[in-house]
Amino acid sequence: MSSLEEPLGLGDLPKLSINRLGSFSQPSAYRRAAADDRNTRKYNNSCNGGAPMVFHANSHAWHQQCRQADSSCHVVELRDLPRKVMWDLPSFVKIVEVGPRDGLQNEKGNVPTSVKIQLIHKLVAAGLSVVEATSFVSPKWVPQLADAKEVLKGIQQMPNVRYPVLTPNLRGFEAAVAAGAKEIAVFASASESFSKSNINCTIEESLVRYRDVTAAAKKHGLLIRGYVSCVIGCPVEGAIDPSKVAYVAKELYNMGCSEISLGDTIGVGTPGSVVAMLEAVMSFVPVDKIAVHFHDTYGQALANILVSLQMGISIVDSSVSGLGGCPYAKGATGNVATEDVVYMLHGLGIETNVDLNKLMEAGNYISKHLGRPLGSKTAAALRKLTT
Ligand SMILES: CC(C)(COP(=O)([O-])OP(=O)([O-])OC[C@H]1O[C@@H](n2cnc3c(N)ncnc32)[C@H](O)[C@@H]1OP(=O)([O-])[O-])[C@@H](O)C(=O)NCCC(=O)NCCSC(=O)C[C@@](C)(O)CC(=O)[O-]
Repeated sequence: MSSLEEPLGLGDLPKLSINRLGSFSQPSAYRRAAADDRNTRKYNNSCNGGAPMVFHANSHAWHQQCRQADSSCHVVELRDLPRKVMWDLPSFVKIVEVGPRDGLQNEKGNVPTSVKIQLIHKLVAAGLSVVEATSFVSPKWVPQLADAKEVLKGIQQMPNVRYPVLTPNLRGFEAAVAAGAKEIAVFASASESFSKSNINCTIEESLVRYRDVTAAAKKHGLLIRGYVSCVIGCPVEGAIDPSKVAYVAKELYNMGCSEISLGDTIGVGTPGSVVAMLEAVMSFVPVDKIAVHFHDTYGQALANILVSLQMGISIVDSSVSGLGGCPYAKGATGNVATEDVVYMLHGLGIETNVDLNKLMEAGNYISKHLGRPLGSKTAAALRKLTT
């Protein structure tokens, strides 16, 4: 990707007239500043309503206007403005790519094992250091992932890359270890109804089961990820009390999960409900052990991620091309698209180590295979620009 197609950073902000602030919604009002101030890039773009922008040749006329305005009006340092709004954002966010598992578990058509393996390789090549590979669950419940063993054995595991797999019970755990898993994930729920429909047991029963699984994982020296689903709402029970989420998160953390991923399974959260839920969980689980996992059913995922970052979270789950949904959560749509998350984070000057161009190649690859349009707005927009 050429530099003109990268999101503008705060280092790109010019000195502009304060008089222009009122009409500051025109994306092309920026030009690159000579100095690349890494420190201030961290807070960039928020003065454009938070929307990252694509900077391209058409913006030339606007730049000319801005330059003229600079010379005639009172000049302010715009770079100070975002800092007042976007405080305390992390400088690096670890993205946990869940497309090959959460994304493909809901597909109606059969995705060949070789395509799954190729997708995982492409995601790792894009710089993602955690790619959830598959699930060792009952093939009667999730036939889409019945080839878990073949997928895990088929991928070329790279050093410094994690490939967690879901294990609902000891049987799944043993199968995962036999196939070469070095990290497993257990998945509980904050909703009793969802727990029953997803794993056929109560929350308490699931925690008993997961104590056995996590004990076995620790014996094998495996890393353990813990999920809590329905952290904001449940398709059956409606709103979920944050204290229930905090309870399940605490139990998973205490049994040895090194990362607790909080899943808004049906995507009903908005920043207000997310803050309340995170506040409750953070009373029991250290903030650096918490990941957020948003489905984008109501288009709230990026806003929810941003508010999570503001609360100190620095681990974000997402799915390439917005693949996903849960077969046992009616109404759940795809996860937030990894491309959109990366675009927003880079726009904020936050490092991810992910190459957006290569990531889009992976998104293209799987979307083509599934015969559907790109599920990421960023990928769709950049594609229009470059074709
Ligand atoms: C937990 C069970 C197994 C209980 O299922 P069950 O029917 O209560 O258990 P069972 O012990 O009676 O087993 C039923 C059959 O499955 C077999 N079986 C049993 N276990 C395994 C296994 N590990 N691997 C392979 N086969 C297995 C078992 O041997 C038996 O086979 P049969 O004797 O009838 O031929 C089942 O409910 C299940 O597999 N559920 C998984 C459902 C699932 O994967 N859902 C999607 C996860 S997404 C999610 O949770 C949300 C998340 C994480 O993405 C975050 C978010 O978005 O919020």
